[in-house]
Amino acid sequence: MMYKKVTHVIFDLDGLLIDSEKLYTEAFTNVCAMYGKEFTWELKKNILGFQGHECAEKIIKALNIPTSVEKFMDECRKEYEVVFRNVQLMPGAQKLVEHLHNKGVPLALATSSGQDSVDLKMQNHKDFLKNFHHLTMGTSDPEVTKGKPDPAIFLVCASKFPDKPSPEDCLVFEDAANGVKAACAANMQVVVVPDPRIEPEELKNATLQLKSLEDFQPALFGLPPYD
Ligand SMILES: O=c1[nH]cc([C@@H]2O[C@H](COP(=O)(O)O)[C@@H](O)[C@H]2O)c(=O)[nH]1
Ligand SMILES: [Mg+2]
Repeated sequence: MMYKKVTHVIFDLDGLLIDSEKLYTEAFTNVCAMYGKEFTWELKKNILGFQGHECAEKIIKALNIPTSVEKFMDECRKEYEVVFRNVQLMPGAQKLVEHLHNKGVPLALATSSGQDSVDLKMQNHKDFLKNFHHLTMGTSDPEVTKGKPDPAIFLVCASKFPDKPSPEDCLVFEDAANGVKAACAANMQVVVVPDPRIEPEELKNATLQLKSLEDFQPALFGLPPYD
Protein backbone atom coordinates (compact mmCIF):
# COMPACT_ATOMS: atom_id res chain seq x y z
CA MET A 1 0.00 0.00 0.00
CA MET A 2 1.27 3.49 -0.88
CA TYR A 3 -0.28 5.04 2.18
CA LYS A 4 0.19 4.26 5.83
CA LYS A 5 -2.69 3.38 8.13
CA VAL A 6 -3.84 6.17 10.45
CA THR A 7 -6.14 6.27 13.47
CA HIS A 8 -6.82 10.02 13.95
CA VAL A 9 -7.75 12.80 11.51
CA ILE A 10 -7.02 16.54 11.73
CA PHE A 11 -8.84 18.96 9.43
CA ASP A 12 -7.94 22.48 8.39
CA LEU A 13 -10.99 24.76 8.32
CA ASP A 14 -10.86 27.67 5.86
CA GLY A 15 -10.92 26.65 2.22
CA LEU A 16 -11.02 22.97 3.19
CA LEU A 17 -14.20 22.31 5.19
CA ILE A 18 -15.83 25.70 4.63
CA ASP A 19 -15.92 27.85 1.51
CA SER A 20 -14.54 30.90 3.29
CA GLU A 21 -11.43 31.71 1.25
CA LYS A 22 -13.51 33.40 -1.46
CA LEU A 23 -15.19 35.44 1.31
CA TYR A 24 -11.82 36.50 2.76
CA THR A 25 -10.88 37.51 -0.79
CA GLU A 26 -14.08 39.57 -1.03
CA ALA A 27 -13.33 41.28 2.29
CA PHE A 28 -9.68 41.99 1.41
CA THR A 29 -10.70 43.24 -2.05
CA ASN A 30 -13.14 45.71 -0.47
CA VAL A 31 -10.69 47.00 2.13
CA CYS A 32 -7.86 47.35 -0.41
CA ALA A 33 -10.26 49.23 -2.73
CA MET A 34 -10.85 51.78 0.06
CA TYR A 35 -7.17 52.64 -0.38
CA GLY A 36 -7.43 52.60 -4.18
CA LYS A 37 -5.51 49.30 -4.36
CA GLU A 38 -6.24 46.04 -6.12
CA PHE A 39 -6.16 42.73 -4.23
CA THR A 40 -4.98 40.10 -6.74
CA TRP A 41 -4.51 36.30 -6.84
CA GLU A 42 -0.74 36.90 -6.83
CA LEU A 43 -1.18 38.39 -3.38
CA LYS A 44 -3.84 35.92 -2.23
CA LYS A 45 -1.67 32.90 -2.97
CA ASN A 46 1.03 34.29 -0.67
CA ILE A 47 -1.29 34.73 2.30
CA LEU A 48 -3.35 31.56 1.92
CA GLY A 49 -3.45 29.65 5.19
CA PHE A 50 -1.58 32.22 7.29
CA GLN A 51 -2.80 33.86 10.50
CA GLY A 52 -4.86 37.06 10.20
CA HIS A 53 -2.15 39.46 11.34
CA GLU A 54 0.35 37.89 8.92
CA CYS A 55 -2.15 38.30 6.08
CA ALA A 56 -2.65 41.97 6.99
CA GLU A 57 1.10 42.61 7.20
CA LYS A 58 1.78 40.99 3.85
CA ILE A 59 -1.04 42.87 2.10
CA ILE A 60 -0.08 46.27 3.51
CA LYS A 61 3.54 45.73 2.52
CA ALA A 62 2.89 44.33 -0.96
CA LEU A 63 0.45 47.08 -1.92
CA ASN A 64 2.24 49.81 -0.02
CA ILE A 65 -0.93 50.79 1.88
CA PRO A 66 -0.39 53.71 4.26
CA THR A 67 -1.99 52.22 7.39
CA SER A 68 -1.21 50.09 10.44
CA VAL A 69 -1.79 46.35 10.74
CA GLU A 70 -4.30 46.98 13.54
CA LYS A 71 -6.32 49.51 11.56
CA PHE A 72 -6.31 47.31 8.47
CA MET A 73 -7.48 44.33 10.54
CA ASP A 74 -10.26 46.41 12.11
CA GLU A 75 -11.46 47.36 8.65
CA CYS A 76 -11.33 43.71 7.61
CA ARG A 77 -13.31 42.63 10.69
CA LYS A 78 -16.14 44.98 9.68
CA GLU A 79 -16.24 43.28 6.28
CA TYR A 80 -16.15 39.81 7.87
CA GLU A 81 -19.32 40.60 9.87
CA VAL A 82 -21.09 40.95 6.54
CA VAL A 83 -19.48 38.33 4.29
CA PHE A 84 -19.39 35.54 6.87
CA ARG A 85 -23.14 35.59 7.55
CA ASN A 86 -23.68 32.78 5.12
CA VAL A 87 -20.60 30.54 4.95
CA GLN A 88 -21.21 27.24 3.15
CA LEU A 89 -19.59 23.88 3.84
CA MET A 90 -17.40 22.59 1.01
CA PRO A 91 -18.75 19.73 -1.14
CA GLY A 92 -18.27 16.41 0.64
CA ALA A 93 -17.24 18.00 3.96
CA GLN A 94 -20.36 17.06 5.91
CA LYS A 95 -20.52 13.55 4.50
CA LEU A 96 -16.86 12.76 5.23
CA VAL A 97 -16.75 14.30 8.70
CA GLU A 98 -20.02 12.69 9.84
CA HIS A 99 -19.00 9.34 8.40
CA LEU A 100 -15.66 9.26 10.23
CA HIS A 101 -17.21 10.53 13.46
CA ASN A 102 -20.03 7.96 13.30
CA LYS A 103 -17.46 5.20 12.82
CA GLY A 104 -15.64 6.33 15.95
CA VAL A 105 -12.57 7.93 14.33
CA PRO A 106 -11.28 10.74 16.58
CA LEU A 107 -11.38 14.06 14.69
CA ALA A 108 -10.01 17.53 15.42
CA LEU A 109 -9.78 20.92 13.72
CA ALA A 110 -6.53 22.88 13.35
CA THR A 111 -7.08 26.38 11.99
CA SER A 112 -4.83 29.43 11.73
CA SER A 113 -7.87 31.51 12.73
CA GLY A 114 -8.82 32.63 16.23
CA GLN A 115 -11.88 32.02 18.41
CA ASP A 116 -13.84 35.13 17.33
CA SER A 117 -13.32 34.32 13.69
CA VAL A 118 -14.35 30.68 14.13
CA ASP A 119 -17.47 31.75 16.07
CA LEU A 120 -18.44 34.10 13.27
CA LYS A 121 -17.80 31.66 10.42
CA MET A 122 -19.40 28.65 12.14
CA GLN A 123 -22.48 30.45 13.51
CA ASN A 124 -24.73 28.39 11.22
CA HIS A 125 -22.73 25.17 11.57
CA LYS A 126 -22.67 24.54 15.31
CA ASP A 127 -23.92 20.96 14.96
CA PHE A 128 -21.18 20.25 12.44
CA LEU A 129 -18.56 21.31 15.01
CA LYS A 130 -19.85 18.66 17.44
CA ASN A 131 -18.17 16.02 15.27
CA PHE A 132 -14.75 17.19 16.45
CA HIS A 133 -13.16 16.18 19.72
CA HIS A 134 -11.40 19.56 19.91
CA LEU A 135 -10.45 22.67 17.94
CA THR A 136 -6.92 24.07 17.93
CA MET A 137 -6.95 27.72 16.87
CA GLY A 138 -3.54 29.09 15.99
CA THR A 139 -4.31 32.72 16.72
CA SER A 140 -5.96 32.03 20.10
CA ASP A 141 -3.90 29.14 21.50
CA PRO A 142 -0.73 30.21 23.35
CA GLU A 143 0.71 26.71 22.89
CA VAL A 144 0.84 27.32 19.15
CA THR A 145 4.05 29.32 19.22
CA LYS A 146 4.30 29.75 15.43
CA GLY A 147 1.77 29.64 12.61
CA LYS A 148 1.82 27.32 9.58
CA PRO A 149 4.18 26.35 7.85
CA ASP A 150 5.63 25.62 11.30
CA PRO A 151 4.41 22.19 12.50
CA ALA A 152 3.44 23.49 15.98
CA ILE A 153 -0.30 23.72 15.32
CA PHE A 154 -0.59 20.10 14.18
CA LEU A 155 1.62 18.76 16.98
CA VAL A 156 -0.35 20.68 19.62
CA CYS A 157 -3.61 19.52 18.04
CA ALA A 158 -2.51 15.85 18.06
CA SER A 159 -1.42 16.11 21.70
CA LYS A 160 -4.97 17.09 22.73
CA PHE A 161 -6.48 13.74 21.79
CA PRO A 162 -6.89 11.80 25.06
CA ASP A 163 -4.94 8.79 23.75
CA LYS A 164 -2.04 10.97 22.53
CA PRO A 165 -1.44 9.51 19.05
CA SER A 166 1.99 9.84 17.53
CA PRO A 167 2.22 12.12 14.47
CA GLU A 168 2.40 9.12 12.11
CA ASP A 169 -1.02 8.02 13.38
CA CYS A 170 -2.59 11.31 12.26
CA LEU A 171 -3.86 12.22 8.81
CA VAL A 172 -4.15 15.93 7.95
CA PHE A 173 -6.51 17.50 5.40
CA GLU A 174 -5.42 20.88 4.01
CA ASP A 175 -6.14 23.28 1.16
CA ALA A 176 -3.07 25.54 1.43
CA ALA A 177 0.60 25.08 0.57
CA ASN A 178 1.77 26.32 3.95
CA GLY A 179 -0.56 23.81 5.63
CA VAL A 180 0.92 20.97 3.56
CA LYS A 181 4.39 22.10 4.63
CA ALA A 182 3.32 22.28 8.28
CA ALA A 183 1.84 18.76 8.19
CA CYS A 184 4.95 17.31 6.50
CA ALA A 185 7.17 19.03 9.06
CA ALA A 186 5.01 17.44 11.78
CA ASN A 187 5.68 14.04 10.17
CA MET A 188 2.02 13.51 9.30
CA GLN A 189 0.55 12.32 6.00
CA VAL A 190 -1.46 15.05 4.31
CA VAL A 191 -4.31 15.02 1.82
CA VAL A 192 -4.53 18.31 -0.05
CA VAL A 193 -7.67 19.65 -1.75
CA PRO A 194 -6.20 22.85 -3.19
CA ASP A 195 -7.42 25.88 -5.04
CA PRO A 196 -6.72 24.78 -8.63
CA ARG A 197 -4.66 27.93 -9.22
CA ILE A 198 -1.93 26.87 -6.75
CA GLU A 199 1.24 25.78 -8.59
CA PRO A 200 1.84 21.99 -8.42
CA GLU A 201 5.42 22.64 -7.24
CA GLU A 202 4.01 24.13 -4.00
CA LEU A 203 2.08 20.94 -3.23
CA LYS A 204 4.58 18.33 -4.29
CA ASN A 205 5.12 16.98 -0.76
CA ALA A 206 1.45 16.20 -0.19
CA THR A 207 0.70 12.49 0.29
CA LEU A 208 -2.39 12.69 -1.91
CA GLN A 209 -4.01 15.48 -3.94
CA LEU A 210 -7.75 15.51 -4.64
CA LYS A 211 -10.09 17.81 -6.57
CA SER A 212 -12.81 17.48 -3.93
CA LEU A 213 -13.35 15.96 -0.48
CA GLU A 214 -16.05 13.93 -2.25
CA ASP A 215 -13.29 11.91 -3.94
CA PHE A 216 -11.63 10.74 -0.71
CA GLN A 217 -11.58 6.99 -0.10
CA PRO A 218 -11.03 6.41 3.64
CA ALA A 219 -9.84 2.81 3.16
CA LEU A 220 -6.66 4.06 1.45
CA PHE A 221 -5.46 5.10 4.91
CA GLY A 222 -6.98 2.20 6.82
CA LEU A 223 -10.01 4.25 7.85
CA PRO A 224 -13.54 2.77 7.79
CA PRO A 225 -14.95 2.82 4.24
CA TYR A 226 -18.36 4.26 3.36
CA ASP A 227 -21.13 1.65 3.67
O1 LIG B 1 -8.21 36.72 11.01
C1 LIG B 1 -8.06 35.99 10.03
N1 LIG B 1 -8.14 34.64 10.13
C2 LIG B 1 -7.98 33.84 9.07
C3 LIG B 1 -7.71 34.34 7.83
C4 LIG B 1 -7.68 33.45 6.64
O2 LIG B 1 -7.85 32.13 7.13
C5 LIG B 1 -7.07 31.25 6.44
C6 LIG B 1 -6.39 30.30 7.38
O3 LIG B 1 -7.32 29.54 8.08
P1 LIG B 1 -7.21 27.93 8.04
O4 LIG B 1 -5.92 27.61 8.78
O5 LIG B 1 -8.44 27.46 8.74
O6 LIG B 1 -7.17 27.56 6.59
C7 LIG B 1 -6.08 32.10 5.67
O7 LIG B 1 -5.98 31.63 4.37
C8 LIG B 1 -6.61 33.51 5.66
O8 LIG B 1 -7.16 33.78 4.39
C9 LIG B 1 -7.64 35.73 7.73
O9 LIG B 1 -7.44 36.25 6.67
N2 LIG B 1 -7.82 36.52 8.83
MG1 LIG C 1 -7.08 26.49 4.83
